[in-house]
Amino acid sequence: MSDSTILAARNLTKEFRGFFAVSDVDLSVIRGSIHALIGPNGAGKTTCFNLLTKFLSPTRGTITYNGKDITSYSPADIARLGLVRSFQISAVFPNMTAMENVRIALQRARGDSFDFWRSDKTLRQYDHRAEELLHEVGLEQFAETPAEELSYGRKRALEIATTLALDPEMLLLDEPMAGMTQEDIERISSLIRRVAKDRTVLMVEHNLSVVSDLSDRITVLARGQVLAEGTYDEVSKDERVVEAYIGSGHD
Ligand SMILES: Nc1ncnc2c1ncn2[C@@H]1O[C@H](COP(=O)(O)OP(=O)(O)OP(=O)(O)O)[C@@H](O)[C@H]1O
Repeated sequence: MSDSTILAARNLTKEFRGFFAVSDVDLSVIRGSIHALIGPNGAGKTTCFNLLTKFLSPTRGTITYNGKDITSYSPADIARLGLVRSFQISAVFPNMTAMENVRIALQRARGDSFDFWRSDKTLRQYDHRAEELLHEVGLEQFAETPAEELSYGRKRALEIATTLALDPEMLLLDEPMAGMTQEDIERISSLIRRVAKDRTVLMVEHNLSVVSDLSDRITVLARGQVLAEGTYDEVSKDERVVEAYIGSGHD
């Protein structure tokens, strides 16, 4: 493994009662890149993502992060190493403002989550960083807006801000464009590009135009195996990839 590899999987396999959802997958993510995991429905993307984020344990195979074997680590262990999965929108507190949500995420990241009800002063110390994070995701004008009043795209931006509060070196995004309008897609795309400037991003994404627009490298899965890997141009010209998508009836 070269120094430029930040996350690597070797022979990653997940068997569910005799069915191999992911089978001998090798994957290398280059530091500083945006890497997409794509493939037709049922290809094993979510399973692979859950293995890499440690939400599932592999049947066999290894995962290394910055050269360290993290195969047996928990999601919390890898988050401490800087490998952070972006949580779903439900992780955002709807009644709290955007600012309060980011402050609480910062507070949790520092590990002092239990007195946050009581101490206003404790929360205030995170204000400056919270403002920076809201600015980074383009939500500075919405600081005082309750999360539930934000558009779907802006909720996703807020959710990314709460993930950035953990100061990730590498961000794992699960279908960041799911359920988005075209306007939201453009906003979240430029947000991902911005946050990826000094971080590595791995994402599972169905929207191929987003994948082609954002990704430096793409791994195509089909039937639990790696079918192709390369730039969008390379993989989209690969006949096996075209066939796998057509065969699956993917639109
Ligand atoms: N917990 C499980 N138990 C049994 N089979 C599973 C389980 N999780 C996933 N599978 C099977 O593994 C295969 C791959 O599923 P997975 O969700 O990883 O694919 P995917 O590429 O993310 O698909 P989609 O694009 O439809 O979300 C599917 O056939 C699925 O039914």
